[in-house]
Amino acid sequence: MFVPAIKGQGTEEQQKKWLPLAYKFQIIGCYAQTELGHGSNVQGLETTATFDPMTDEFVIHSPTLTSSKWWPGGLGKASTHAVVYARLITEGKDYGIHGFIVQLRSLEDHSPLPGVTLGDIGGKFGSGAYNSMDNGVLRFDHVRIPRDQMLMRLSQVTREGKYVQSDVPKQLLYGTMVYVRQSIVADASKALSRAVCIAVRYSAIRKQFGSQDGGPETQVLNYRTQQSRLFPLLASAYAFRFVGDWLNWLYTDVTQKLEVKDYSTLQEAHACTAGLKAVTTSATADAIEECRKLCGGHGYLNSSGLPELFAVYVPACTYEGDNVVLLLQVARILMKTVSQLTSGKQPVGTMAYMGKVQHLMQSKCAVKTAEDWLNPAFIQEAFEARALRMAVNCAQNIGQASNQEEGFYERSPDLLEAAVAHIQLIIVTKFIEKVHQDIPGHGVKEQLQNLCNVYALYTLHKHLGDFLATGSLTPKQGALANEQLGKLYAQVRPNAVALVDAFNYTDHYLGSVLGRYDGNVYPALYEEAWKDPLNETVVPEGYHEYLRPLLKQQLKLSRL
Ligand SMILES: CCCCC/C=C\C/C=C\C/C=C\CCCCC(=O)SCCNC(=O)CCNC(=O)[C@H](O)C(C)(C)COP(=O)(O)OP(=O)(O)OC[C@H]1O[C@@H](n2cnc3c(N)ncnc32)[C@H](O)[C@@H]1OP(=O)(O)O
Ligand SMILES: Cc1cc2nc3c(=O)[nH]c(=O)nc-3n(C[C@H](O)[C@H](O)[C@H](O)COP(=O)(O)OP(=O)(O)OC[C@H]3O[C@@H](n4cnc5c(N)ncnc54)[C@H](O)[C@@H]3O)c2cc1C
Repeated sequence: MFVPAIKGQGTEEQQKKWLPLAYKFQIIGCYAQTELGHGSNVQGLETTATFDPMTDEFVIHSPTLTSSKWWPGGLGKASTHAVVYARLITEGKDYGIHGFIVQLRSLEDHSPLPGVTLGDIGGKFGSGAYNSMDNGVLRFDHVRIPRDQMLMRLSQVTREGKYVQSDVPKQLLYGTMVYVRQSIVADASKALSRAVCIAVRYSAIRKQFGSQDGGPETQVLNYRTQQSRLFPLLASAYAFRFVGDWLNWLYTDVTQKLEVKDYSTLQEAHACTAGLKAVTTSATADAIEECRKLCGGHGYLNSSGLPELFAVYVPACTYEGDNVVLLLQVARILMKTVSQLTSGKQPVGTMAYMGKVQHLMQSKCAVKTAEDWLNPAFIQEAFEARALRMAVNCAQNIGQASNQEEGFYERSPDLLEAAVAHIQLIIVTKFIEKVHQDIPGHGVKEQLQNLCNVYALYTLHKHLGDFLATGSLTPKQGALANEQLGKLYAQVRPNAVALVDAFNYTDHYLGSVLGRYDGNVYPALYEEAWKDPLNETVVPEGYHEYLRPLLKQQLKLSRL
């Protein structure tokens, strides 16, 4: 994040100076924004950067305990430099949060520079690999840096100390977070596909109950409950891959527009990166835990690969923006868009469907049979009507409040659900668009169509209350969707293993005895057990000190 921050907020000159050093690992940088007292609320950060015109320097200082930088990855032990976000103060005025390049450690002996106190913040969730990341704490005691180490692409301070705001939206200060959020969506798809690969392969070899007259037991993958829990997760892995590809295109397109000072899609980029990051990471974190449960007891073994994957993955719901805070950002943009509908301003991009407000507010879903739910047009319209009606309902309720802001906070739980509905519409839309493309491979398109319908109808089934409460569907149509879902599971079943093999993960990368490509699980589980250090001695350490005396004492007592 050190690199994208300099690319996005540094001048050409600053990029020329600092990026080669970072690329060649002559310096190691981190992104030091979050503090002990503030993470979500960036504008509440307390670290100060006060310009000293006498020496043409900024004085970086941590005025309070809560201003200590806290969490930045790489900060504790590895980084020599940081992009530090601090309150810029010049001529006695506070101009809010800006980025500054600050050296933290000597390039000679890696010792902290004068005025810099830093270290690791301690162990994190479980024994997961995230403990290999030195998330750190950092405090400044009046550390001086040259004025040219303020990142000056978005705003400048002159030699005399005058603050100059460039003619660019101040939100570009948040550009690095937008970049990482869009990459986190692709990351969600990777993590989810790993968990699903393990769970599907293991469900295919695990047999439990159901044997007739001594014949083989039933593969658990054949149980409808296993399929109804597992196949929506398989479909989600594909859905997040395709929406992540599209989001990367959107991000690239916005970045190119920024180069020519076209800021027209900045809001769309913010809403989509924030919302998709929130929805895909929440779903993926829940799905990895579900995959553990789908593997029964063996899923709880570290050798299954699932506990580690879960422990390392779950902070994604928090870092790069707490998911609720990000969804409320989406909700704000939805409310703004709804308020503009009466002005005749046509919504664009992923909000364009809101322009069909007349139709969508009164449309009646035309589904009459279960098979009708295989028609993408019916799915698309149902999701559009649900999302729009939830947004309009929220806007109407907020409108009844005496104060817009008060109304927004009062209705924030409903706004959260409206934001999720909008983001799920985007995911469904991009999946439908993907399967409409020419897709190579015999039968591949049909399989992806099945998964697209599984993702859409499962999501509809899980959120049926929204569809019914907004009148977007009737209970009968909801029941038909669920009926069709069951038929789709039967179609996915024969290809389920092939659909996870298609992720093409090596056994090494998967790191799971349950997810082995050859399915040879039981010998692998048994072999793995003996690697446990506890098994290095047949009689456990502590027997003579603790167990033996206890057993002997009990034996004596029993003879009395
Ligand atoms: C090499 C790079 C890495 C690659 C990564 C690869 C894979 C990824 C995998 C794992 C990642 C690895 C490790 C994890 C790293 C984690 C790092 C971090 O966590 S860094 C810190 C992250 N912190 C946050 O995300 C903070 C969240 N808070 C905020 O973003 C803001 O505080 C806010 C919630 C957005 C509120 O900001 P503010 O109070 O300034 O603004 P508002 O008043 O709400 O809105 C004003 C206005 O601005 C618009 N807006 C807000 N944000 C943006 C934006 N980002 N872009 C564009 N526009 C934005 C907002 O819509 C309002 O607009 P308007 O209504 O029109 O005025
Ligand atoms: C593994 C990991 C790595 C990280 N790496 C970095 C890094 O490299 N650099 C960096 O700068 N930071 C980093 N962070 C910090 C991370 O970005 C913040 O923790 C994150 O942005 C959440 O902010 P917070 O901790 O202040 O949460 P808080 O906002 O305090 O969240 C607490 C609760 O308050 C709720 N809440 C907050 N505001 C509102 C609101 N307005 N309305 C409703 N509810 C609200 C939240 O939903 C949540 O339930 C990392 C964090 C983790 C866990």
